Amino acid sequence: MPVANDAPGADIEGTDADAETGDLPINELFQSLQGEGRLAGVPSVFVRTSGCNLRCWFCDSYHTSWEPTHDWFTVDDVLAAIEEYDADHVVLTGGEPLIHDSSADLLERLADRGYHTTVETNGTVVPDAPIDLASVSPKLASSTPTADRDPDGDGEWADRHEERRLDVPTLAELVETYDTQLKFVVTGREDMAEIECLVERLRDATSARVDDDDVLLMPEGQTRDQLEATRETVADLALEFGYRYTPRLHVDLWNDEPGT
Ligand SMILES: C[S@@+](CC[C@H](N)C(=O)[O-])C[C@H]1O[C@@H](n2cnc3c(N)ncnc32)[C@H](O)[C@@H]1O
Ligand SMILES: Nc1nc2[nH]cc(C(=O)O)c2c(=O)[nH]1
Ligand code: SF4
Ligand SMILES: [Mg+2]
Repeated sequence: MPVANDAPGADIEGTDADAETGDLPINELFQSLQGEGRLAGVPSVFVRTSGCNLRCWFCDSYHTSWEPTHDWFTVDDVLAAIEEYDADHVVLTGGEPLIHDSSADLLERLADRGYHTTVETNGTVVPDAPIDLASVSPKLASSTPTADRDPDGDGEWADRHEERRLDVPTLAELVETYDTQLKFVVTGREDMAEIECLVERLRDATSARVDDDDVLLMPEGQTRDQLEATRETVADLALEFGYRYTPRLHVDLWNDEPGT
């Protein structure tokens, strides 16, 4: 169910209106196979909120970040839509789902109903909510929308993105609070030094374990053709560095179709 209503005037990061009303800006809600990470292949209902505090140049969910579109749903509406499907797993994603206060309410109520919840997050916000798997994707320097790779302008978001994208104490708190996978979008070998350095800084910042197989390398690519160009390099890097590789099964299966 892709939702394509423009909501002109809604706060672009989605933090104001929903805090007042308790509603969630929903971009799409659909069933698919989890395409990424430890639970790849598991049938899941995806709830995609709109609005993000970052602007990765490669964002595969353009209409939740660069040009957000959504309908406003109450948490009751979201739960009713999820219950239409026969699924045990719910994936809350975005955009950045954790910038919305109502995401915590939704996660509480999904836990009460016995769903397994995964939250796909950029790791800049710690929620006060139950999560079964925190699927944290910290953003590397190679994600910054510099003027030469800005999909929507001339690098106006680059500084803000750069300031916000990594926060080690926040990542440490996520790792301490939740079962966590760290899923890095890898554009090439140039990203590896930053990943190694960040994993070390995180290990220094927390007594919680961060094992090498909690670190997943995911090839950058929104389409099959783009993945074709990155996936083998990234698989080789996973082997070389001793980290895990994750495919993007949904892209392999359905390319960049919405609602998959
Ligand atoms: C659209 S994001 C939404 C959740 C959250 N904002 C985040 O970035 O983790 C969902 C997942 O897609 C990944 N992603 C986005 N664009 C991608 C691309 N072009 N290639 C590979 N992964 C991408 C993100 O890193 C994240 O793991
Ligand atoms: N099938 C499928 N799996 C996914 N895993 C994480 C996704 C996301 O956009 O967060 C995603 C998605 O969009 N589709
Ligand atoms: S943090 Fe996630 S939703 Fe936001 S721009 Fe980056 S990939 Fe897109
Ligand atoms: Mg996706």
